[in-house]
Amino acid sequence: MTQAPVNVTVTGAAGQIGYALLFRIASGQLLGQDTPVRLRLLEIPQAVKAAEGTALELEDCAFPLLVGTDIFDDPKQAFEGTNIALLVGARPRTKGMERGDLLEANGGIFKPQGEAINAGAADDVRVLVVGNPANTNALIARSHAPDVPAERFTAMTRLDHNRAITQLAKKLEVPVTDVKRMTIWGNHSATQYPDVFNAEVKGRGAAEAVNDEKWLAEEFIPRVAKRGAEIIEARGASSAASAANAAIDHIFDWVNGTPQDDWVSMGVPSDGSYGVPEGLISSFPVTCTGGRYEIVQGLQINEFSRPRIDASVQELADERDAVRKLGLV
Ligand SMILES: NC(=O)C1=CN([C@@H]2O[C@H](COP(=O)(O)OP(=O)(O)OC[C@H]3O[C@@H](n4cnc5c(N)ncnc54)[C@H](O)[C@@H]3O)[C@@H](O)[C@H]2O)C=CC1
Ligand SMILES: O=C([O-])CC(=O)C(=O)O
Repeated sequence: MTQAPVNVTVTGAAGQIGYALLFRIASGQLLGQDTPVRLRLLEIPQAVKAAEGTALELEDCAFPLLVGTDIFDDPKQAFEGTNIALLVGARPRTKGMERGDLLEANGGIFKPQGEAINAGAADDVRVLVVGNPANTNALIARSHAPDVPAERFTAMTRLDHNRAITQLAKKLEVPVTDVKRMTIWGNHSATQYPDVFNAEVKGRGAAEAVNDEKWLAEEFIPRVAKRGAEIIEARGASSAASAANAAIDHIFDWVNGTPQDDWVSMGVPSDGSYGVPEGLISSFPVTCTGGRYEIVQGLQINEFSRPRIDASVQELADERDAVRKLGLV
């Protein structure tokens, strides 16, 4: 161990993603094998006992990098001194709930969490929102943390990114490691746009390698965008281990950097790049160095891609307008 422990707060710690995530964080996969971690788990009061059970199991692993685990039901305490905040717990849509109801219910979670991050998190705090609707929940949290630099609030589209890499690799019958520069644009929802026109396979343009626009439009894009529903249908529960894996990938790359010849997808506050209105938390291709990310500039957006990106960005703007009306941003 070469450093002081990093405080990692995980909300929704007793949920299914939490269970798949915590052991990987504690084993060093989130930040690297040199970095000790202290876990701070946030749950609603009814689920604190279950989180305590998970903490007992964490103890039983005797992870060398895990300094300790604390459990809270109060966001103010849970985010005190936090360096990495993984906002996983959210209100799922239940029967009869309209989209507005869902946004309002999540506002009740992400507004106080944003305020708590603003009040008590460490100066270098980095936030990843996983709980859906992830982009707009991140927007809500960010708008209640005015003292934290806006770019520290991100939303997870890395699962979509990883799904797109695998579907493309399967189509071309190549290992996933041959696929580089995949991009997810827009919202983590069925409108997202996985872009292979800027992706490469063994140094060659991926769209050219596929050479099948019908497959892209009718199979690849819907398969990736609706993969969450496919998993729910097959498993009877939503993606958990793959979502936890993507959260690990997102933070690891943000902190440790992306490879020279590649980039990743992250939902980040737009700076106006590619015509995405400033401030919307939209997925972009990004490179990471020195603990910071930058949106990749100068990519060609062709006629196939433009309307698809615009549609997903429009959905983000509509969600922003809806939470604005509710007074949540
Ligand atoms: N961005 C992405 O790619 C993905 C996002 N998700 C989303 O992640 C979220 C979590 O998924 P699961 O773990 O499967 O759900 P889950 O229902 O198993 O667990 C959610 C946990 O959050 C807790 N929780 C609720 N309100 C809370 C609050 N105010 N503070 C702290 N904890 C709270 C619940 O008690 C529960 O233990 C869902 O919103 C899901 O839709 C899931 C897969 C991929
Ligand atoms: O719909 C969900 O809860 C799961 C989800 O986001 C995904 O698997 O992409």
